[in-house]
Formats: sequence, C-alpha cells, structure tokens
Amino acid sequence: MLEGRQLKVGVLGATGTVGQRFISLLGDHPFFVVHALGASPRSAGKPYEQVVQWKLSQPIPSYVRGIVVKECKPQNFADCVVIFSGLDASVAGDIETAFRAAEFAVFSNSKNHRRDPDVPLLVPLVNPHHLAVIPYQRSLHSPPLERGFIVTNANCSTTGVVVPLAALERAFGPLDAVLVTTMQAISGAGYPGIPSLDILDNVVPYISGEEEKIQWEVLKILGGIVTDADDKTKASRLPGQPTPKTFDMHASHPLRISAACNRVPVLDGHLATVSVRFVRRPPPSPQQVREALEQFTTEARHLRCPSAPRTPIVLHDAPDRPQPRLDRDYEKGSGVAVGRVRQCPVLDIKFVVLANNVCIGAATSSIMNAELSIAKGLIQV
Ligand SMILES: NC(=O)C1=CN([C@@H]2O[C@H](COP(=O)(O)OP(=O)(O)OC[C@H]3O[C@@H](n4cnc5c(N)ncnc54)[C@H](OP(=O)(O)O)[C@@H]3O)[C@@H](O)[C@H]2O)C=CC1
Ligand SMILES: N[C@@H](CC(=O)OP(=O)(O)O)C(=O)O
Repeated sequence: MLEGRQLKVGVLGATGTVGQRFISLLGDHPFFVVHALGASPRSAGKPYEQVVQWKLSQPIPSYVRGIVVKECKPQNFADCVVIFSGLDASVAGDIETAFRAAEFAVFSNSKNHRRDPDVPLLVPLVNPHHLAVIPYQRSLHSPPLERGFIVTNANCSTTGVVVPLAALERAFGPLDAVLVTTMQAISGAGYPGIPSLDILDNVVPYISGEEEKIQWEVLKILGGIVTDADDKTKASRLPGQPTPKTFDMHASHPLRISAACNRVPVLDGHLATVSVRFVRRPPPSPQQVREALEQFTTEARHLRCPSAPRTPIVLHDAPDRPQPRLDRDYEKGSGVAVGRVRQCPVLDIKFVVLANNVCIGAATSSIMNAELSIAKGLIQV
C-alpha cells in the first residue's frame, strides 16, 4: 500500500491509558512513525519520559522517551498526516474538530463525535463500509475539506459485543432482541481511575453512561448507509453516483437491546454475557451459531491491514473460557474470544465474549481504522 514508506503520525492524549497503548503498538508499525505527542498543558514542554506515568510491563520504548510533549494545537503537529486521539472526553470534542478543520485525518477513541450523523462509528472488524460517508463529511465544510476527517472508535464494551452480533447477522439475518451484561476491567476508567478501596473485594454495578452507549452504538454500527438518493428532501451535494451521507441506525430491522454494566477487579479485558433472539424462525442451533462465529471473516484482513487478526473470533470449547487473564492477549488483543455458546430458554442463544478493552476496544481499533482508510484511498500517501 505504502511501498515501504511510513506516514508521520501524532498521538493526542499520549500520556494516558490509551495513549500508552498507541505508543507501544506504533513502535514498529509498517505504515506509521510517531512524530509528535500531545497531552494537557500540564505535560506540555517536557520530555515524554518525565511526564508519563508509564503503566505497561514493557519499558517506555526508547524511540519516544525524549520527544517533547506539545499542547494539542494543530500547528504543533504540522508535519503529521494522521492523528490518533486518546484524549480525555472533557476536551476531545473541540480539539478533534480543530484538527479535522486543519486537514488532519483524525482517529478518535472518545465518545464526543460518535453520534455525529456524518462521522463513521467504526469497529474495524465489522463495518469498514461506513467509511463511504467520509466524502460527504468533508463536503459539509466550507470550503470542503480535501484531506481532513474524523473517524471514531466505539465504546470498548460495544466493540466486544458487536463483533459476534455482526457475525450472527451476516449468517442468519436480522436480530430481534439482545440482552448484555458486562464485567468491565478497571483500566477502562483510565488512570488513576476507580479508587482501590472501591474496587478491591468488590463489584460496582454502575458505570456512568455505559449502558446507554452500548444500546445506541450497536444500532449505528450494525445499521446501513443512507444516500442522498434515499433522502428526497435534500439535493445532492456531490456530483455523480448517489452520495452515502449518514447511517440508518438499523432502521430496516429494529433491534431491541438492553445492557447492564458492572465494574470488576480485573486489570484489562471486558467480559460480557450475551443472549440473542433472531428474527428468523426457527432460530439457528447452537452448533450452527458456533460455525458462523468461526467462519466470520473481515474486510480488514482481506485488505491486508497489518493489525487485522487472522481469526477475528476465536471460539472456545472449554466450559470455563474465555477468561480475561487467559484470553485478553489473543492475537495481541486484536480479536475477540467467544465461549459457552448454548441454547437460551428465554431468548434463542446465549454466549460469553471477551474483548481487550485497551487493544481492540481502543488503540488497536484506531490503528486498524487508519489502515483501512489508507487501503480505501481516503488518506493520500
Ligand atoms: N481506557 C479504555 O479502556 C478506553 C478509553 N476510551 C476513551 O479514550 C479516551 C482516553 O481514555 P484514557 O486513556 O483511559 O484516559 P486517561 O485519563 O488515562 O488519559 C487522558 C489523556 O488526556 C490528556 N488530557 C487531559 N486533559 C487535557 C487537556 N486539557 N488538554 C489536552 N490533553 C488533556 C491527558 O494528558 P495529561 O497526562 O497531561 O493529563 C492524558 O494524556 C477517553 O475519551 C476514554 O473515554 C475508549 C475506549 C477504551
Ligand atoms: N467507559 C468505558 C471506557 C470508556 O472510556 O468508554 P467511552 O470511550 O465510551 O467513554 C469503561 O469504563 O470501561
């Protein structure tokens, strides 16, 4: 794709939980080389190794130790083409908007732009076709942007749940109802996160905003694309074929989904139990569901994205798997693990899914989304 060249990238929120994963994953990436780092004004002006509270078991990579952290202003990242953002949500919205306006390709982990009707909410193993909306997103600016755009990741729990749901929809048609209960790792709350006295020897049955996010985001991710030809009230903005312009929120087959979210004393890895009812009657058997999950393939792998897992869904037969400690590093945390596929006496099928919240739930997804954008010609190289 890049014929051996590397694109200069910037990392915003580089000192945080997600930012540290970016630093670690980008150290030997074939497409990207980290050129600039951004964080809060508290960290700006100092070498990275002085301001980061490094929490990964590997040492701080030598390539990044001496880079002086900058304030998150587009002019400080002038040589970069791609921006990866792990910014705190209290500041991410405006900063990412400013970088898009300055013609950067922005890949965000934060919630701020996920609901924008022209911004793809991209789980790279599921809906890369939603990148088709980017030309429309660019056309909304005055003057239209030539290179800038924003793509967001999903919430980390949404990501784990929606991968097997997408596999089931692809194999068996629309889903009617989904019940999800999550057991979420403490790294999901960032650093320093939840106090140790609250989480040790305990489970906290509440994560602010999380249930609503899962219930809403799954619908956008599994939904189709609406073109300007579908929307007769608006004139075409772009010449030629019908312009993909927004997402249909699964409108053609309304899916009822309810989530219950819990924080558990695990470092990394969000586990979820999922029960599904299909529209199709009779529903598929547990064995048919297992086969569909195992056969699930991704466009990211087909397009040879370097971060795409060989097997996006690894299926466990053992009755006590997947488990966070044993299974979160499967394929460097870039896939998901599913187990305990069985009949549900209330809905149709139930299973357990595990996703590494800081990898496929965060930094790995952003990086794969950027790889997909290159493969689809949205980033000029
Ligand atoms: N942790 C996870 O599993 C996941 C997190 N996310 C999302 O990713 C984002 C980052 O999360 P996480 O890494 O956990 O958060 P952290 O709290 O660990 O890190 C936040 C980062 O934002 C920076 N920051 C804070 N204030 C400002 C400011 N005023 N200007 C510029 N930078 C600022 C911090 O810099 P400094 O060190 O200088 O304060 C730090 O680099 C959040 O939006 C989160 O919701 C999404 C999916 C999963
Ligand atoms: N809320 C998630 C992590 C997160 O930051 O989610 P979001 O990116 O949707 O705000 C957790 O606590 O595990």
